[in-house]
Amino acid sequence: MSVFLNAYLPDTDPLSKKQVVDRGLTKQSAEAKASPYKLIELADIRGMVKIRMPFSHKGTYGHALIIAGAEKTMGAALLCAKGCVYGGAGLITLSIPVQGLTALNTAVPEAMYLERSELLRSRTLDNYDAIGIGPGIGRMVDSHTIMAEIFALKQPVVIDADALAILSGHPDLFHLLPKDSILSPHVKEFDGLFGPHKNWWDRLQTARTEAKKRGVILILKNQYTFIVDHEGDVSINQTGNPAMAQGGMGDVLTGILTAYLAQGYSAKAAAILSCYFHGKAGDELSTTHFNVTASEVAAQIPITVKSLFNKAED
Ligand SMILES: NC(=O)C1=CN([C@@H]2O[C@H](COP(=O)(O)OP(=O)(O)OC[C@H]3O[C@@H](n4cnc5c(N)ncnc54)[C@H](O)[C@@H]3O)[C@@H](O)[C@H]2O)[C@@H](O)CC1
Ligand SMILES: Nc1ncnc2c1ncn2[C@@H]1O[C@H](COP(=O)(O)OP(=O)(O)O)[C@@H](O)[C@H]1O
Repeated sequence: MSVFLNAYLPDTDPLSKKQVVDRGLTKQSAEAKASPYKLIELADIRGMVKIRMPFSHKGTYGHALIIAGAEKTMGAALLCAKGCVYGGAGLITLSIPVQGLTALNTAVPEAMYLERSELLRSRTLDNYDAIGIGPGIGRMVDSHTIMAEIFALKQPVVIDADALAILSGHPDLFHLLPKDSILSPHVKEFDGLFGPHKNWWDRLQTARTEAKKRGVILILKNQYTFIVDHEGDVSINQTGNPAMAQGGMGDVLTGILTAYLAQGYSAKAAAILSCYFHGKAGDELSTTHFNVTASEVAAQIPITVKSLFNKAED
């Protein structure tokens, strides 16, 4: 039986009711020969994860740089760093203001520290396999300058939270966003970037147009998260649940995204795997927890990934 797009949207409209959704990223139903809408399934994920190899070491899994946190939102930076550590990056450096150093060493001792002002030193940014920026950084002028320097590297970047707000206010900077970057807005951030939308169907069409035009991956976060790629194809993530509706959950996702990018996955694969595992970790925890915290979701990630290889069914 066919599934239609409206089943995954919080509101209804006549057009989404006519769009068939394919089950699986590679399978096609007879009714949907060229449907751009595809449900992510367990078999897709199993086929995408790279096994950890003998003789590999921390250098094999990439060095991720997270730029996050301000005096009053240091927690966002720590949660993002946790997402990156548990997401499996080989090395993690967290760039935060100095006030956060003791908290970092206490809460995430696996991560190294780079003082925020060091970022703009010559060639500092060249040392990383992936960069994620945004959670809790604030919307100050220095964040804008740092983003311009990062974009000049012309390497994919993960952009979330306050970094999205900065892009919204600076179309000139948005224009310089490197190809293959990953943006992970929730609905308010999405409309901040691209203008208000009257419903989710319209929002999704804007996401398809913008992802194609800019050559980036757009992750439109919600109960069902939409991962929109350069071709305008939409992969629908089904994992996740309302127990996860708590601050900091998106910060953890940003850390996981940066970890997967650092490990050498393509931007699209990093987006699909991160959203799937983030939601799946929340689903596993919600079997025993009424609500789950962002820290718990981060810590669950390696368990969730490991269990993927033990189960026959989703
Ligand atoms: N421990 C910390 O330091 C935390 C810091 N955070 C950071 O603080 C900064 C600002 O976060 P804010 O929460 O103030 O701003 P947001 O832009 O994330 O949210 C603002 C408001 O938008 C609404 N909203 C958010 N998601 C929505 C959705 N999916 N559907 C409908 N409405 C939605 C909610 O009413 C929310 O209060 C960000 O950089 C964020 O990363 C937060 O992640 C929370 C935890
Ligand atoms: N009801 C829900 N069902 C599924 N996933 C959810 C639900 N609520 C939140 N999430 C997930 O949690 C994350 C929230 O991200 P975000 O709004 O950016 O949080 P924050 O800014 O607090 O870090 C998203 O990945 C979203 O998909």
